[in-house]
Amino acid sequence: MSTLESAGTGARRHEALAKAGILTEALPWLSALHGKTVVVKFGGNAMVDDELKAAFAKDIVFLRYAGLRPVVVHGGGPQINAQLDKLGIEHRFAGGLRVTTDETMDVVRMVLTGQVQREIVGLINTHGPFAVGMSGEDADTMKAVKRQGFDVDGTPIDIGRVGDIESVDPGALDALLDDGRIPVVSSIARAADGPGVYNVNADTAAAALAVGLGAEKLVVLTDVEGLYADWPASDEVISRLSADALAALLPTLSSGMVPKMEACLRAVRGGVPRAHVLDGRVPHALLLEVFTDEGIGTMVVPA
Ligand SMILES: Nc1ncnc2c1ncn2[C@@H]1O[C@H](COP(=O)(O)OP(=O)(O)O)[C@@H](O)[C@H]1O
Ligand SMILES: CC(=O)N[C@@H](CCC(=O)OP(=O)(O)O)C(=O)O
Repeated sequence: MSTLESAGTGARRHEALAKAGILTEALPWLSALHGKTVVVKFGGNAMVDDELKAAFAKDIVFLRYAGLRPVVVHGGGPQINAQLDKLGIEHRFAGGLRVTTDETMDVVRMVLTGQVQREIVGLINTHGPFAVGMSGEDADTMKAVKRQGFDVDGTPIDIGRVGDIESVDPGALDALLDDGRIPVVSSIARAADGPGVYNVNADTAAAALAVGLGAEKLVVLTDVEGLYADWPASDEVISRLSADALAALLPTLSSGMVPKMEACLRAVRGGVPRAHVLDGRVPHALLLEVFTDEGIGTMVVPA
C-alpha cells in the first residue's frame, strides 16, 4: 500500500471512529430513557427561523423513534403580539405574563391553536403521521382558576384571563402516547371557576403537564443559553442548580425568566427528576441534551 493510500485509510478510520463514538455515547441515554415521557416546551422566541423549526421537528421525531414518549407544549408570545398589532389591540406584560382581556383571550386562542400549533404539527408530520394537535382545554387536560392577588411592585393589578392550573387530567395525552402519537399542546386551560378558558403561560403549562404525566424530564427551549447568573450584566450561564438554590434566586429574576424558572422549580418539586432550559437557537439542542454527555444550558435537579 502506498503512503498516500494508508494515510487515506487512516483518515477514514478516524472519521468512522468519531462518528461511531457519537452514536455509542447515546447508548446509556437510550437505555435509561426508553419508554420515558419527555415534555418539551418550544418557546415563541425559539421559533425564529425555518431551519431551526425544521431541526426541532426532526429532533422530536428522533426521540419518538428512539423509544421515548415526547410531548410538545408550545408558546407563541411574539406571534400573539404580531397579531394583536395587526388588529390594533394594545398588549402588555406584568411579571412575564400577558395582561389578558376577553378580547385578547380570543386572539391568544386563535393564534396558539389555529396558527402556531398547526405549523408545528405540520413540520413534525413531514416525517410521518405522528403529531396530533390539541388545546390544553381539550378533554379537560388542564383546568385553571383565575390568577389572583397579582401585583407589580406592590401595586395590585387585574391581570385578566390568566389562569393558575388547578388540575391536570393526563388521560387524553397518555392515550395518544400509547398509540405512538406525539401530542402538540397549546397552553390554554378550561376554566374551573366559571365559563370560558384561561391563558396559561406555556412554561407553566409544560411544567404542570410534566408533573401530571410523571415525566422523566422537562426541557424548555428558549432564546438564551440558559439562566444567566447576573443578567443583563453578565452572560455567565448557571449550568446546574438545586431546587432550593433556584427558590432562593427566583425573587431576583425578571421578565420571561420568571415563569420559566418557576416552571422548572414546580416540575422538579412535583417529582420530575430533571428540568432543563436550553438555547433553542442552537440547531438540534434537544438531541444534544438528551443523547450526549455534554451538559448544555441550565439543569435544575431536586437537591
Ligand atoms: N437571568 C436571566 N437569564 C437569562 N435570560 C433572562 C434572565 N432574566 C431575564 N431574561 C430574559 O428572559 C428571556 C426569555 O424569556 P421569554 O422571552 O419569555 O422566552 P420564551 O418566548 O422562550 O418563553 C430572555 O430572552 C432574556 O431576555
Ligand atoms: C399568560 C401568558 O403570558 N401567556 C402566554 C402564552 C404563550 C407563551 O407563553 O408563549 P412564549 O412561550 O412564547 O412566551 C402569552 O399570552 O404570551
